[in-house]
Amino acid sequence: MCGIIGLLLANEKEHVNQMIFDGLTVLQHRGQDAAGMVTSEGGRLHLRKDNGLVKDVFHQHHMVELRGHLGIGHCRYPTAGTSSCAEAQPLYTNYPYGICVAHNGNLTNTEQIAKQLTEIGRHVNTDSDSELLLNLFSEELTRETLAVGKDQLNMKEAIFSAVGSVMQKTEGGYAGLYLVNGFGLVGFRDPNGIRPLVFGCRRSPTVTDEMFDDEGIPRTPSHMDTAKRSLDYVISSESVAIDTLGFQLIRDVRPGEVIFMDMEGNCHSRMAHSKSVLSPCIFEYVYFARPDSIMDGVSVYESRLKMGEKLAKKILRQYPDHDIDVVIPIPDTSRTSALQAAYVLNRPFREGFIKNRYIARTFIMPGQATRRKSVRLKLNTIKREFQGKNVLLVDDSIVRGTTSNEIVQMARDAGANKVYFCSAAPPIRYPNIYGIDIPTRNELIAYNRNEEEIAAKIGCDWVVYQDLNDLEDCLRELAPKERSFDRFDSSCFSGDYVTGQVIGDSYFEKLHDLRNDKAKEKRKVGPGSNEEEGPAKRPAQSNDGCEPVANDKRVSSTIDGAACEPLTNQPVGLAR
Ligand SMILES: O=P(O)(O)OC[C@H]1O[C@H](OP(=O)(O)OP(=O)(O)O)[C@H](O)[C@@H]1O
Ligand SMILES: NC(=O)CC[C@H](N)C(=O)O
Ligand SMILES: [Mg+2]
Repeated sequence: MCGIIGLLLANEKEHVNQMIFDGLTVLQHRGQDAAGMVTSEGGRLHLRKDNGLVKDVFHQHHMVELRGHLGIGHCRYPTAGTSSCAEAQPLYTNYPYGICVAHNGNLTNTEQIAKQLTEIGRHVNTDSDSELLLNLFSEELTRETLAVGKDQLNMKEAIFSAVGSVMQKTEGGYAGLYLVNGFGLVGFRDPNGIRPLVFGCRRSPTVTDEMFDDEGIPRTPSHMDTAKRSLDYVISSESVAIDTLGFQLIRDVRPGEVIFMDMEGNCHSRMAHSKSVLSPCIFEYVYFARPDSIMDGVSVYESRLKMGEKLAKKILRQYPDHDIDVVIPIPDTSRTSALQAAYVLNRPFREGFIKNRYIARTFIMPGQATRRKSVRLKLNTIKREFQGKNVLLVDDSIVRGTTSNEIVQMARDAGANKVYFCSAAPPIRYPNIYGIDIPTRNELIAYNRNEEEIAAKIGCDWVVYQDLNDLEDCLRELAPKERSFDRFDSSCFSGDYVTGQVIGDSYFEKLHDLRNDKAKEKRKVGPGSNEEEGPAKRPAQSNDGCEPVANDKRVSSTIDGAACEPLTNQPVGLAR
């Protein structure tokens, strides 16, 4: 799912590094495999990226190198290519100007784009779809800027036009950031708004009330100058990062919209796609996003309360004479819905499972063995809450069944009498192709099984799933009046893919072959990869196999400073 963040500060002497680090830490739940940051300091780019958690990737000596008042950051949950450090983001290309990308989502027509790029002489070095998004933009921006003389160059128009062309050529789900060196920060969201993106601002700390007279006029020409560039900007996957950094949320980037924040401190926006239909990924609300985020005007927390309420009502309809004694959430994400379900069922809510706060999210870990082991390490029971009771376990979703399998057994081991299991989301029966790593139906516990069979498989007494209509209603009921939801990307529940193009069987077959768990394990992974090992196992200091990719065809260039330490000032694009 990946977390992205970009910052542009008004004061050139301030640095974005700490804020990007803090923002990525707040977005860590979206991607645990790799992290990276690039900053621009007076035209010089500084890059640091590696496999691992944010806290492990950036050491103090990297941070001091990551200078500059413009930068973007990324934490990665791979859904294309490999988990190699070479595919960690931001990715960089030197022409034109020096462009970097941070991307959340997944492109579905990668073969076609890669072919087109190769035909025009661009070298594509990996299977990362984000590398294509970078090269497409740099190609389009080159075309736009070469079309007019230097004197006539209007960078704002060139950027809007280039991103518009990128949108015409790409299919899939994407929210992205481009850093255009020397020009500013660009944010964009696909025409269906599948992946989230919000932006905000704050008054720069360099602008103080004392600079203005009683009528609000700057007192001196120098105050006037400072006041003109008075706003700091942020763009992020989730509003929680904007809150935490002390910025004000302005709004969501609209589907098909481009936001450009220039170096003079102006913020421009343009709809770059004529056929945009807001269709956000419903799984963001179910699982991915933090509950304290607001996405497309809806509080994720409130949506999860509603999910709990509707789920409890379904249980009451289906089992009016139920004998549930206690409602127990499976930490972390299901807590909000479980709380409300317990309230509607009029049964006590109890913390029967205690989560080890040092173990990260298991669903987004690579490899089934790691995921299974992590569930046991992550959760332990409070036996008293289970002994002799009929327990209703609530989870936000059941995907592969890794968690539910372990948890039901743990509940029984703890002495539960009957174990019921419910999911705040409907059964997941289809692959996701827009940025969630559910590449094949065969790994899904609900594939080819009805509810009785699923209950038998996970070993519980009965299982209840939310209905898809109810799930979608949760969000429709909470949508602000001025912005109702046109539709949702609910494809992993329904098999309907909102991008409209024909996703044929051959696409899914390829996806299965490339990304199923066994294939990933078998694939020969380089020393910079997390694929077999799980997050953060490899020491973050190691840089083996950590070569930057996506360098441009024209010039071999350098990114100064913090690129994959300790070899700073190395030519990029060279394996070490
Ligand atoms: O059926 P599965 O394949 O196990 O996937 C579903 C589980 O994975 C997620 O938890 P995760 O541990 O990733 O994160 P959380 O702590 O935020 O709940 C989700 O909340 C479910 O509990
Ligand atoms: N989940 C995501 O957003 C992944 C971004 C991109 N497809 C990658 O694999 O790096
Ligand atoms: Mg969970």
